[in-house]
Amino acid sequence: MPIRHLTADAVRAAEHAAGDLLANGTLMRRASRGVASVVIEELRRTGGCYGRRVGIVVGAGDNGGDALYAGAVLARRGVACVALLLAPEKAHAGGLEGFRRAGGHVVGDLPDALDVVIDGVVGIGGRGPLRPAAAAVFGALTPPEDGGPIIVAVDLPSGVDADTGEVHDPAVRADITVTFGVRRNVHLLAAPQCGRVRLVDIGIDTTGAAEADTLWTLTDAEVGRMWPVPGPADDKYSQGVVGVIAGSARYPGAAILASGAAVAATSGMTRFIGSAAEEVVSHHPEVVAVHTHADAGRVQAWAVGPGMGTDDDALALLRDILATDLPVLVDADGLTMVAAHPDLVADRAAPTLLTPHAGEFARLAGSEVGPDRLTAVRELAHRWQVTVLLKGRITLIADPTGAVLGNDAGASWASTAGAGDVLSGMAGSLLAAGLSPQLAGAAAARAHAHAAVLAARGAPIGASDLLAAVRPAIRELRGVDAS
Ligand SMILES: NC(=O)C1=CN([C@@H]2O[C@H](COP(=O)(O)OP(=O)(O)OC[C@H]3O[C@@H](n4cnc5c(N)ncnc54)[C@H](O)[C@@H]3O)[C@@H](O)[C@H]2O)[C@@H](O)CC1
Ligand SMILES: Nc1ncnc2c1ncn2[C@@H]1O[C@H](COP(=O)(O)OP(=O)(O)O)[C@@H](O)[C@H]1O
Ligand SMILES: [K+]
Repeated sequence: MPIRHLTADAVRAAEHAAGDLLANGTLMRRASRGVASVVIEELRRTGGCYGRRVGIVVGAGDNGGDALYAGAVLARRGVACVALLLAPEKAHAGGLEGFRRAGGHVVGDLPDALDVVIDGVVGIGGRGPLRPAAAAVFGALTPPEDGGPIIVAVDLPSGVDADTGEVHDPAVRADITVTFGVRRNVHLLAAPQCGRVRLVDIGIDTTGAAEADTLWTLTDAEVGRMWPVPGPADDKYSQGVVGVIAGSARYPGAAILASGAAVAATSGMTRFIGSAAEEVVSHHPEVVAVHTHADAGRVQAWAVGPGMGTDDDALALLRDILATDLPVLVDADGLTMVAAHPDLVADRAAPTLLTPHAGEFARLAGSEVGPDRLTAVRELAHRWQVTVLLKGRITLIADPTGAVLGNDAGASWASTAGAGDVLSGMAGSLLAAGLSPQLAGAAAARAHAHAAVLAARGAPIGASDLLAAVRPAIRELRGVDAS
C-alpha cells in the first residue's frame, strides 16, 4: 500500500470520527506518549535520560498540550524539563498541570546547554510564519552540528504550512518530527524541513479520506516490484520499444543521456530519431538510431524533447509524434513548443506525460508554480487532461483525475545539468513497457533519485555519473544482491 499523506482538514475529520477517544483526551495522551518515546530514544542513544535537559516551547493550542504532556512523561523519567509558554494564559490547562505535577518548571527564557528542544508552538492549526517571540527563541539556539540541542517538532515544524509545505520565514527546522496516526502533506512537501519523520499510532482510522485530500508516495519495495524485467517468454519487442527524440548533431549530450537512460532502465529496445544518431550509436551501440521519423520502426511509446530545438522542423516532428495514438512523454524543448501550441495535446486520447521543471511549468500554466506546488500541479493536469510530473527535490506527479504521487529525492545531488534528460529516458522506457504515465513517472523519479545518491556518495556528480548509477539503483530497489 502506498504511503498516504493527508490535509489538515482530513486529519481533523479522522480525529473527530474517533469520537470519545478525542473527547476524553485519549488521542492526546497517546500522541504525547509518542513524542516522549521518541525523545527518550534519542536521549538513550546519546547517553541516557537521567539528568538530561529538555526545553519545551509551548504555543496556544493542542500542539502545545501534546508537548506539555510529553514533558510530564519525560520529567517522571528523571529528565530536567523546562517549558517556555509563548501565550501563558492560553497554554493547555491540563497539559500544564500535568507538567508541573511531574516536576517540570515554567521559565521565562530557555537556558543554555539543552540536549533537546521540543517545538510545541503550532501543529495543524498553525498559520503563517513563526511569530517574533517564537522566532527569537529558535533563532537563539546553537545548531546541533555546533553542539546545540536537537529539535523535535510535535506534528510539524512550526511556521511550515501543513497542507502546502510552504516554508514561511521564519520557521522551525526540525531534526525529528513526530506525527500522529497518518502523515500530513507537509511531511512530504517540506521533507527537508521536517528531518526524520516518526509516525505514532494513536488509533484513528484515516482510510476514508477523499482523493482530493490525499497525497501518495510509493514505497521502495513497490517501485522494485513494478519495475519491468524480462520473463521467460519475452523478446526484445515484447518488453516495449521506446523511441527517443532528443539532442542534435551540434549538441548531442541530451541525445546520448536520454537514450542511454532508456537503455539502462528496461531490457526493451531503444530507437532514436535525430541528427545526433551517429553520436548516440557511438556511445550506446544497442540503440537503433536514424535521422528521420519516416525511417524509424514501430515503438510502443515516445520520449520527446530534450535538446531537440524549437524550430519548424522540430515542431513538425513533435506534431507528428503527438498525433499518434501511442503514449508520449514530452520534456524540455518539447514543452516549450507545447506551451506555445496547446492544441498539440488538447485532443490526445492516448496517455501523455509532461515533465516540466518549475520554469517550463510556468510557461505551460501561464503563471509561476508558487508556494502551493501540489495544487498547481493538480490543476494543470486537470486543465490539460494529461499527466504532469513537476520536477525538483520533491517531484510531484498528478494525473488528470487529481490523484498525485510524490517523491522526495532525499538529497539534491540530481540538481545538475542533464539530469532531466536521464529522467526522460527512464520514464519513456517505463511507458513503453506498459506502465501508466503516473506510475512510469513516479518509478523513474524514485530510481533516478536513488541513482543520484549512489553516484554521489557525498560529492557532486554530473549527469553521466547519474546515468551510470541507474542500474545499481534499480538493483537496490528490486532488492537484488549483486555481489
Ligand atoms: N484533536 C486531537 O485530539 C489531537 C490533536 N493533536 C494535536 O493538536 C494539534 C492541533 O491543535 P490545535 O487545533 O489546537 O491547533 P495548534 O495547536 O496547531 O495551533 C493553533 C493555535 O496556535 C495559534 N497560532 C496559529 N498560527 C500561529 C503562529 N504562526 N504563531 C503562533 N501562534 C499561532 C492559534 O491562534 C491557535 O491558538 C495537532 O497538530 C496535534 O499536535 C494531537 O494531540 C492528536 C490528537
Ligand atoms: N534540488 C533538487 N534535489 C533533487 N533533485 C532535483 C533537484 N532539482 C532538480 N532535481 C532533479 O534533477 C532533474 C533536473 O531536471 P531538469 O531541470 O530538466 O534539468 P536538465 O534540463 O538540465 O536535464 C530532475 O529529475 C529533477 O527532479
Ligand atoms: K510543532
